[in-house]
Amino acid sequence: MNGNHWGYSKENGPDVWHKNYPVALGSRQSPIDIPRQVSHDPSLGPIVLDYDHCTSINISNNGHSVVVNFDDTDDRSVIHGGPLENPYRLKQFHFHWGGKGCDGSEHTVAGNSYASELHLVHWNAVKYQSFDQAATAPDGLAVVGIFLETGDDHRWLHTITDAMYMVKYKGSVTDFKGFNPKCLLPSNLHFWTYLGSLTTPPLHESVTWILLKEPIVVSEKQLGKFRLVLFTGEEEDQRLRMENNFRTPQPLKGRRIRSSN
Ligand SMILES: CCCCCCc1ccc(S(N)(=O)=O)cc1
Ligand SMILES: [Zn+2]
Repeated sequence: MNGNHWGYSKENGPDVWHKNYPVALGSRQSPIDIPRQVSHDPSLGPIVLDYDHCTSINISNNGHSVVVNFDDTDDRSVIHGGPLENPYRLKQFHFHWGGKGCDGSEHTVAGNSYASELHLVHWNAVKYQSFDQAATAPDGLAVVGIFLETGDDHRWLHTITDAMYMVKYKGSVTDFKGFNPKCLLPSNLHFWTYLGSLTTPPLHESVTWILLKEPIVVSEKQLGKFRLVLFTGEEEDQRLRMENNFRTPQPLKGRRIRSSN
């Protein structure tokens, strides 16, 4: 793997990330498989997502995923409650997905994968001065994971899939203001939570994971638009379709997973 050009292919993918990122073999890596039986913790309050004054800025292709970035200079979009001791500020959300007809979620539930997984990435702005600083702290980040399963069209996802052709190439960015990710939440916010890591390099062990139990439903057609996006830049001769950009479940290593109601 030359430089730190990590990716999802055989020569630069998850199986060799440990060469440049040894924490890949650490004790709190993500994603994980959620077993059928998880201990229920009645002391876990509900997770609260206060996204009302939404502050999306743009949508971009970073060569690994499609990312919607938010203005995180104040507490307009935060999550609190659940396992969290502070409010965490929304920084970005992005997706992981499979190839045609094969699943692409990162976390699995009793060994089962979903078609895709949405990650809403937040950072602890009470304790840390910046996202980058929080990203290296054990209580620095909180990521809400939402599973996507295929079925009917999702009435709001089209605003994102329609913007995908604008970010076809790695390094492309386009305006994407006024999008409130609250429209991507399932009706029920019951969750599993555990201490883990970023699922891509640098794989920092800084994430409190909050995985919603109820998937949202999107259509095959909408998912197909994800696959119009490329891993590669406009100037590259090799055009690599962005798909299967997921890491597989990692060893639990004795960690406890808790379930809300
Ligand atoms: C010091 C810079 C760190 C950038 C970390 C960027 C990043 C955010 C979220 C995720 S994910 N898939 O665990 O939600 C992976 C990577
Ligand atoms: Zn992710």
